[in-house]
Amino acid sequence: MSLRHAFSKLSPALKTSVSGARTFAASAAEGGGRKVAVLGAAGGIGQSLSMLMKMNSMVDEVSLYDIAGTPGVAADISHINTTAIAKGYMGDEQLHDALSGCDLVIIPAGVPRKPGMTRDDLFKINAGIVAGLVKACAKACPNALINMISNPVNSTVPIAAEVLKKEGVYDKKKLLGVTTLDVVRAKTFYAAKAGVQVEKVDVPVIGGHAGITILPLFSQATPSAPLSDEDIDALTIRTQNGGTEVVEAKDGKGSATLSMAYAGAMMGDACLQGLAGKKDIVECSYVESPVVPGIPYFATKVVLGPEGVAEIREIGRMTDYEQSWFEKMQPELKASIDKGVAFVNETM
Ligand SMILES: NC(=O)c1ccc[n+]([C@@H]2O[C@H](COP(=O)([O-])OP(=O)(O)OC[C@H]3O[C@@H](n4cnc5c(N)ncnc54)[C@H](O)[C@@H]3O)[C@@H](O)[C@H]2O)c1
Ligand SMILES: O=C(O)C[C@H](O)C(=O)O
Repeated sequence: MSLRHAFSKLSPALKTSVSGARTFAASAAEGGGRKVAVLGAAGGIGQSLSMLMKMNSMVDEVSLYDIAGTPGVAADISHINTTAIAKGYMGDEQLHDALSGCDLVIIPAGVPRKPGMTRDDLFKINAGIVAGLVKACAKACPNALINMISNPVNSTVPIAAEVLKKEGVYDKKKLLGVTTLDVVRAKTFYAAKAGVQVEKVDVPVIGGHAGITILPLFSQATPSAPLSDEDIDALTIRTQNGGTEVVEAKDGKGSATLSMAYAGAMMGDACLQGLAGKKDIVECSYVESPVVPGIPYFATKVVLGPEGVAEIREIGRMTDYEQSWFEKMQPELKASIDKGVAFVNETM
Protein backbone atom coordinates (compact mmCIF):
# COMPACT_ATOMS: atom_id res chain seq x y z
CA MET A 1 0.00 0.00 0.00
CA SER A 2 1.40 3.41 -0.91
CA LEU A 3 2.00 5.97 1.80
CA ARG A 4 -0.42 8.22 -0.04
CA HIS A 5 -3.15 5.55 0.06
CA ALA A 6 -2.44 4.74 3.71
CA PHE A 7 -2.99 8.39 4.57
CA SER A 8 -6.15 8.75 2.49
CA LYS A 9 -8.31 8.96 5.61
CA LEU A 10 -6.30 11.69 7.32
CA SER A 11 -7.47 15.27 7.47
CA PRO A 12 -6.69 17.56 4.54
CA ALA A 13 -3.95 19.17 6.63
CA LEU A 14 -2.10 15.91 7.14
CA LYS A 15 -2.91 14.63 3.67
CA THR A 16 -1.66 17.61 1.72
CA SER A 17 1.54 17.64 3.68
CA VAL A 18 2.16 13.94 3.08
CA SER A 19 1.32 14.12 -0.61
CA GLY A 20 3.78 16.95 -1.07
CA ALA A 21 1.11 18.95 -2.89
CA ARG A 22 1.59 21.82 -0.47
CA THR A 23 4.95 23.39 0.14
CA PHE A 24 3.95 26.57 1.91
CA ALA A 25 2.67 27.29 5.39
CA ALA A 26 -1.07 27.04 5.88
CA SER A 27 -2.52 30.52 6.22
CA ALA A 28 -4.07 31.62 9.49
CA ALA A 29 -7.48 31.30 7.81
CA GLU A 30 -6.78 27.63 7.07
CA GLY A 31 -5.79 27.04 10.67
CA GLY A 32 -2.04 27.11 10.15
CA GLY A 33 0.67 28.70 12.22
CA ARG A 34 0.38 26.40 15.21
CA LYS A 35 3.09 25.45 17.67
CA VAL A 36 2.83 21.90 18.99
CA ALA A 37 5.02 20.39 21.72
CA VAL A 38 5.62 16.68 22.23
CA LEU A 39 6.85 15.92 25.78
CA GLY A 40 8.67 12.59 25.83
CA ALA A 41 9.66 13.17 22.20
CA ALA A 42 12.68 10.85 22.21
CA GLY A 43 10.60 7.84 23.28
CA GLY A 44 8.92 5.07 21.33
CA ILE A 45 5.71 7.04 20.80
CA GLY A 46 7.32 10.47 20.90
CA GLN A 47 9.63 10.01 17.91
CA SER A 48 6.98 8.83 15.44
CA LEU A 49 4.38 11.23 16.82
CA SER A 50 6.78 14.17 16.45
CA MET A 51 7.40 13.11 12.85
CA LEU A 52 3.67 12.93 12.12
CA MET A 53 3.11 16.38 13.63
CA LYS A 54 5.95 17.71 11.43
CA MET A 55 3.94 16.35 8.48
CA ASN A 56 0.81 18.29 9.48
CA SER A 57 0.43 21.46 7.42
CA MET A 58 -1.46 23.24 10.21
CA VAL A 59 1.75 23.12 12.26
CA ASP A 60 4.49 25.75 11.94
CA GLU A 61 6.69 24.52 14.76
CA VAL A 62 7.11 21.18 16.50
CA SER A 63 8.85 21.40 19.82
CA LEU A 64 10.49 18.12 20.83
CA TYR A 65 11.13 17.90 24.58
CA ASP A 66 12.63 15.03 26.58
CA ILE A 67 15.08 14.52 29.42
CA ALA A 68 17.59 13.11 26.89
CA GLY A 69 18.00 12.40 23.19
CA THR A 70 16.00 15.21 21.63
CA PRO A 71 18.86 16.98 19.79
CA GLY A 72 19.34 13.88 17.62
CA VAL A 73 15.64 13.19 17.04
CA ALA A 74 14.98 16.85 16.21
CA ALA A 75 17.95 17.01 13.81
CA ASP A 76 16.68 13.88 12.07
CA ILE A 77 13.07 15.05 11.76
CA SER A 78 14.11 18.57 10.75
CA HIS A 79 15.40 17.23 7.40
CA ILE A 80 11.88 16.21 6.31
CA ASN A 81 10.78 18.63 3.58
CA THR A 82 7.57 19.86 5.16
CA THR A 83 6.90 23.40 6.34
CA ALA A 84 6.97 22.95 10.10
CA ILE A 85 10.22 23.68 11.91
CA ALA A 86 11.35 20.99 14.35
CA LYS A 87 13.34 22.08 17.41
CA GLY A 88 14.81 19.91 20.14
CA TYR A 89 14.79 20.84 23.84
CA MET A 90 16.42 18.77 26.59
CA GLY A 91 16.27 18.89 30.37
CA ASP A 92 14.36 21.00 32.88
CA GLU A 93 16.12 24.24 32.05
CA GLN A 94 14.84 24.11 28.44
CA LEU A 95 11.27 23.04 29.24
CA HIS A 96 9.84 26.54 29.50
CA ASP A 97 11.17 27.53 26.07
CA ALA A 98 9.89 24.28 24.59
CA LEU A 99 6.38 25.10 25.82
CA SER A 100 6.26 28.84 25.41
CA GLY A 101 3.68 29.89 22.79
CA CYS A 102 2.28 26.39 22.30
CA ASP A 103 -1.27 25.83 21.07
CA LEU A 104 -1.20 22.10 21.72
CA VAL A 105 0.93 20.01 24.08
CA ILE A 106 0.95 16.24 23.59
CA ILE A 107 2.31 14.21 26.52
CA PRO A 108 3.62 10.66 25.99
CA ALA A 109 6.36 11.02 28.65
CA GLY A 110 6.89 8.23 31.17
CA VAL A 111 7.51 4.53 31.46
CA PRO A 112 5.58 1.89 29.48
CA ARG A 113 4.33 -1.51 30.72
CA LYS A 114 6.18 -4.82 30.69
CA PRO A 115 4.37 -8.18 30.54
CA GLY A 116 2.44 -8.92 33.74
CA MET A 117 1.99 -5.26 34.68
CA THR A 118 -1.25 -3.27 34.71
CA ARG A 119 -1.34 0.35 33.61
CA ASP A 120 -1.93 1.28 37.25
CA ASP A 121 1.48 -0.24 38.10
CA LEU A 122 2.96 2.74 36.18
CA PHE A 123 1.31 5.24 38.53
CA LYS A 124 4.25 5.40 40.98
CA ILE A 125 6.66 6.71 38.34
CA ASN A 126 4.39 8.42 35.81
CA ALA A 127 2.22 10.41 38.25
CA GLY A 128 5.17 12.58 39.30
CA ILE A 129 6.47 12.95 35.72
CA VAL A 130 3.08 14.09 34.43
CA ALA A 131 2.45 16.43 37.36
CA GLY A 132 5.81 18.17 36.80
CA LEU A 133 5.26 18.57 33.07
CA VAL A 134 1.72 19.88 33.47
CA LYS A 135 2.88 22.39 36.09
CA ALA A 136 5.37 23.68 33.52
CA CYS A 137 2.55 23.94 30.94
CA ALA A 138 0.50 25.97 33.42
CA LYS A 139 3.31 28.51 33.64
CA ALA A 140 4.52 28.57 30.00
CA CYS A 141 1.37 28.00 27.92
CA PRO A 142 -1.71 28.19 30.19
CA ASN A 143 -4.09 28.41 27.21
CA ALA A 144 -2.75 25.41 25.31
CA LEU A 145 -4.78 22.26 24.79
CA ILE A 146 -3.21 19.25 26.51
CA ASN A 147 -3.50 15.74 25.01
CA MET A 148 -2.57 13.24 27.74
CA ILE A 149 -1.16 9.92 26.51
CA SER A 150 0.96 8.86 29.53
CA ASN A 151 -0.52 5.97 31.50
CA PRO A 152 -2.49 5.32 33.57
CA VAL A 153 -4.66 7.79 31.61
CA ASN A 154 -7.59 7.14 33.99
CA SER A 155 -5.45 8.79 36.71
CA THR A 156 -3.05 11.06 34.78
CA VAL A 157 -5.91 13.20 33.44
CA PRO A 158 -7.29 13.90 36.95
CA ILE A 159 -3.70 14.54 38.10
CA ALA A 160 -3.27 17.11 35.33
CA ALA A 161 -6.58 18.75 36.20
CA GLU A 162 -5.66 19.07 39.89
CA VAL A 163 -2.23 20.54 39.05
CA LEU A 164 -3.82 23.07 36.69
CA LYS A 165 -6.39 23.95 39.38
CA LYS A 166 -3.62 24.54 41.91
CA GLU A 167 -1.91 26.81 39.38
CA GLY A 168 -5.21 28.66 38.83
CA VAL A 169 -5.42 27.96 35.09
CA TYR A 170 -7.65 24.87 34.80
CA ASP A 171 -10.11 24.92 31.91
CA LYS A 172 -11.91 21.59 31.50
CA LYS A 173 -12.36 22.25 27.78
CA LYS A 174 -8.60 22.14 27.25
CA LEU A 175 -7.57 18.87 28.91
CA LEU A 176 -8.16 15.71 26.89
CA GLY A 177 -7.17 12.13 27.70
CA VAL A 178 -6.16 10.29 24.55
CA THR A 179 -8.28 7.14 24.10
CA THR A 180 -8.05 7.24 20.31
CA LEU A 181 -6.04 4.02 20.17
CA ASP A 182 -9.00 2.12 21.63
CA VAL A 183 -11.17 3.49 18.83
CA VAL A 184 -8.52 2.67 16.21
CA ARG A 185 -8.39 -0.92 17.50
CA ALA A 186 -12.17 -1.32 17.75
CA LYS A 187 -12.55 -0.13 14.15
CA THR A 188 -9.83 -2.49 12.89
CA PHE A 189 -11.12 -5.57 14.72
CA TYR A 190 -14.78 -4.84 13.80
CA ALA A 191 -14.03 -4.29 10.11
CA ALA A 192 -12.16 -7.60 9.88
CA LYS A 193 -14.96 -9.56 11.57
CA ALA A 194 -17.83 -7.80 9.79
CA GLY A 195 -16.11 -7.91 6.40
CA VAL A 196 -16.56 -4.18 5.79
CA GLN A 197 -14.09 -1.58 4.52
CA VAL A 198 -12.13 -0.41 7.57
CA GLU A 199 -11.90 3.20 6.39
CA LYS A 200 -15.71 3.44 6.47
CA VAL A 201 -16.11 2.10 10.02
CA ASP A 202 -17.09 4.14 13.05
CA VAL A 203 -17.21 2.63 16.56
CA PRO A 204 -17.64 4.77 19.69
CA VAL A 205 -15.53 3.64 22.65
CA ILE A 206 -16.56 4.96 26.06
CA GLY A 207 -15.33 4.85 29.67
CA GLY A 208 -11.61 5.07 30.30
CA HIS A 209 -8.35 3.61 29.06
CA ALA A 210 -7.56 0.44 31.03
CA GLY A 211 -8.94 -3.10 30.82
CA ILE A 212 -12.64 -3.29 31.66
CA THR A 213 -12.97 0.51 31.72
CA ILE A 214 -12.61 0.39 27.90
CA LEU A 215 -16.06 -0.20 26.43
CA PRO A 216 -16.51 -0.32 22.64
CA LEU A 217 -20.17 0.12 21.69
CA PHE A 218 -20.42 -2.24 18.73
CA SER A 219 -24.23 -1.90 18.79
CA GLN A 220 -23.65 1.68 17.56
CA ALA A 221 -21.01 0.71 14.98
CA THR A 222 -21.50 1.79 11.39
CA PRO A 223 -21.89 0.30 8.89
CA SER A 224 -23.94 -2.15 10.96
CA ALA A 225 -23.33 -5.84 10.50
CA PRO A 226 -25.24 -8.88 11.79
CA LEU A 227 -22.62 -10.21 14.23
CA SER A 228 -23.44 -12.94 16.76
CA ASP A 229 -23.36 -12.36 20.53
CA GLU A 230 -20.21 -14.52 20.64
CA ASP A 231 -18.54 -12.34 18.01
CA ILE A 232 -19.45 -9.14 19.90
CA ASP A 233 -18.12 -10.61 23.15
CA ALA A 234 -14.84 -11.61 21.49
CA LEU A 235 -14.45 -8.18 19.83
CA THR A 236 -15.18 -6.37 23.10
CA ILE A 237 -12.65 -8.39 25.07
CA ARG A 238 -10.01 -8.07 22.33
CA THR A 239 -10.43 -4.28 22.32
CA GLN A 240 -10.15 -4.16 26.12
CA ASN A 241 -6.98 -6.26 25.94
CA GLY A 242 -5.49 -4.63 22.84
CA GLY A 243 -2.72 -2.93 24.80
CA THR A 244 -1.83 -6.15 26.62
CA GLU A 245 -1.76 -8.03 23.30
CA VAL A 246 1.00 -5.67 22.11
CA VAL A 247 2.86 -5.67 25.46
CA GLU A 248 3.02 -9.48 25.37
CA ALA A 249 4.05 -9.59 21.70
CA LYS A 250 6.86 -7.08 22.39
CA ASP A 251 7.97 -9.37 25.22
CA GLY A 252 9.55 -6.84 27.59
CA LYS A 253 10.44 -4.22 24.98
CA GLY A 254 7.57 -1.85 25.78
CA SER A 255 4.01 -1.29 24.64
CA ALA A 256 2.25 0.08 21.57
CA THR A 257 4.27 2.89 20.00
CA LEU A 258 3.54 3.00 16.25
CA SER A 259 -0.23 2.53 16.40
CA MET A 260 -0.23 4.98 19.34
CA ALA A 261 1.73 7.57 17.38
CA TYR A 262 -0.81 7.22 14.56
CA ALA A 263 -3.71 7.55 17.03
CA GLY A 264 -2.03 10.49 18.80
CA ALA A 265 -1.50 12.25 15.47
CA MET A 266 -5.17 11.75 14.59
CA MET A 267 -6.24 13.21 17.94
CA GLY A 268 -3.76 16.09 17.69
CA ASP A 269 -4.94 16.84 14.17
CA ALA A 270 -8.58 16.84 15.33
CA CYS A 271 -7.72 19.32 18.10
CA LEU A 272 -5.93 21.62 15.63
CA GLN A 273 -8.88 21.45 13.23
CA GLY A 274 -11.22 22.35 16.08
CA LEU A 275 -8.98 25.28 17.06
CA ALA A 276 -9.14 26.43 13.43
CA GLY A 277 -12.93 26.55 13.64
CA LYS A 278 -13.57 23.56 11.37
CA LYS A 279 -17.04 22.05 11.92
CA ASP A 280 -18.08 18.53 12.92
CA ILE A 281 -14.72 17.46 14.32
CA VAL A 282 -15.63 14.57 16.60
CA GLU A 283 -13.38 12.16 18.52
CA CYS A 284 -13.84 10.01 21.60
CA SER A 285 -11.85 11.43 24.51
CA TYR A 286 -11.55 11.03 28.29
CA VAL A 287 -12.47 14.43 29.70
CA GLU A 288 -14.12 16.02 32.72
CA SER A 289 -17.68 15.06 31.93
CA PRO A 290 -21.20 15.28 33.39
CA VAL A 291 -22.37 12.22 31.45
CA VAL A 292 -22.14 9.63 34.27
CA PRO A 293 -23.18 10.94 37.70
CA GLY A 294 -20.50 10.22 40.34
CA ILE A 295 -17.76 9.60 37.72
CA PRO A 296 -16.18 13.01 37.03
CA TYR A 297 -14.01 11.91 34.09
CA PHE A 298 -15.41 9.76 31.33
CA ALA A 299 -14.80 9.15 27.62
CA THR A 300 -17.56 9.61 25.09
CA LYS A 301 -17.60 11.32 21.72
CA VAL A 302 -16.70 15.00 22.05
CA VAL A 303 -17.00 17.79 19.50
CA LEU A 304 -13.83 19.87 19.14
CA GLY A 305 -13.99 23.61 18.63
CA PRO A 306 -11.94 26.82 18.87
CA GLU A 307 -11.72 26.52 22.69
CA GLY A 308 -11.08 22.78 22.81
CA VAL A 309 -14.00 20.59 23.88
CA ALA A 310 -17.10 22.34 22.53
CA GLU A 311 -19.65 19.64 23.33
CA ILE A 312 -19.69 16.33 25.18
CA ARG A 313 -21.97 13.77 23.60
CA GLU A 314 -24.18 11.40 25.59
CA ILE A 315 -23.49 7.65 25.57
CA GLY A 316 -26.56 6.78 23.52
CA ARG A 317 -28.46 3.48 23.62
CA MET A 318 -26.62 0.46 24.94
CA THR A 319 -27.55 -3.22 24.72
CA ASP A 320 -27.98 -5.19 27.95
CA TYR A 321 -24.54 -6.70 27.26
CA GLU A 322 -22.92 -3.23 27.02
CA GLN A 323 -24.90 -2.01 30.02
CA SER A 324 -23.43 -4.81 32.15
CA TRP A 325 -19.85 -3.77 31.24
CA PHE A 326 -20.84 -0.16 31.89
CA GLU A 327 -21.95 -1.02 35.45
CA LYS A 328 -18.87 -3.18 36.03
CA MET A 329 -16.33 -0.53 35.00
CA GLN A 330 -17.56 2.25 37.27
CA PRO A 331 -15.93 1.30 40.62
CA GLU A 332 -12.52 0.83 38.94
CA LEU A 333 -12.76 4.09 37.05
CA LYS A 334 -13.84 6.00 40.16
CA ALA A 335 -10.95 4.51 42.20
CA SER A 336 -8.41 5.53 39.52
CA ILE A 337 -9.78 9.07 39.44
CA ASP A 338 -9.73 9.36 43.24
CA LYS A 339 -6.15 8.06 43.32
CA GLY A 340 -5.02 10.76 40.86
CA VAL A 341 -6.78 13.54 42.79
CA ALA A 342 -5.36 12.31 46.12
CA PHE A 343 -1.82 12.16 44.67
CA VAL A 344 -1.83 15.87 43.88
CA ASN A 345 -3.52 16.90 47.09
CA GLU A 346 -1.15 14.86 49.24
CA THR A 347 2.14 15.54 47.45
CA MET A 348 2.00 18.99 45.88
N1 LIG B 1 -2.96 6.50 25.93
C1 LIG B 1 -2.61 5.44 25.23
O1 LIG B 1 -3.41 4.89 24.48
C2 LIG B 1 -1.20 4.91 25.30
C3 LIG B 1 -0.76 4.02 24.32
C4 LIG B 1 0.55 3.56 24.38
C5 LIG B 1 1.39 3.97 25.42
N2 LIG B 1 0.93 4.84 26.34
C6 LIG B 1 1.80 5.33 27.42
O2 LIG B 1 2.67 6.31 26.89
C7 LIG B 1 3.85 6.40 27.73
C8 LIG B 1 5.11 6.38 26.88
O3 LIG B 1 5.25 5.17 26.18
P1 LIG B 1 6.51 4.90 25.23
O4 LIG B 1 6.35 3.55 24.67
O5 LIG B 1 6.72 6.06 24.33
O6 LIG B 1 7.69 4.87 26.33
P2 LIG B 1 9.25 5.16 26.11
O7 LIG B 1 9.95 4.69 27.31
O8 LIG B 1 9.68 4.62 24.80
O9 LIG B 1 9.33 6.75 26.01
C9 LIG B 1 9.01 7.57 27.09
C10 LIG B 1 9.87 8.80 27.00
O10 LIG B 1 9.50 9.65 28.09
C11 LIG B 1 10.69 10.31 28.49
N3 LIG B 1 10.57 10.91 29.82
C12 LIG B 1 10.66 10.34 31.03
N4 LIG B 1 10.55 11.27 32.00
C13 LIG B 1 10.36 12.46 31.36
C14 LIG B 1 10.18 13.80 31.80
N5 LIG B 1 10.14 14.11 33.10
N6 LIG B 1 10.03 14.75 30.86
C15 LIG B 1 10.04 14.45 29.54
N7 LIG B 1 10.21 13.21 29.07
C16 LIG B 1 10.37 12.23 29.98
C17 LIG B 1 11.77 9.22 28.41
O11 LIG B 1 13.06 9.79 28.41
C18 LIG B 1 11.38 8.53 27.12
O12 LIG B 1 12.06 9.08 26.02
C19 LIG B 1 3.73 5.21 28.69
O13 LIG B 1 3.24 5.66 29.92
C20 LIG B 1 2.71 4.30 28.03
O14 LIG B 1 2.06 3.46 28.94
C21 LIG B 1 -0.34 5.31 26.30
O1 LIG C 1 -1.22 -1.16 27.06
C1 LIG C 1 -0.42 -0.28 27.39
O2 LIG C 1 0.22 -0.35 28.44
C2 LIG C 1 -0.16 0.88 26.47
C3 LIG C 1 -1.41 1.53 25.99
O3 LIG C 1 -2.22 1.97 27.02
C4 LIG C 1 -2.18 0.71 24.99
O4 LIG C 1 -3.39 0.64 25.09
O5 LIG C 1 -1.54 0.16 24.08
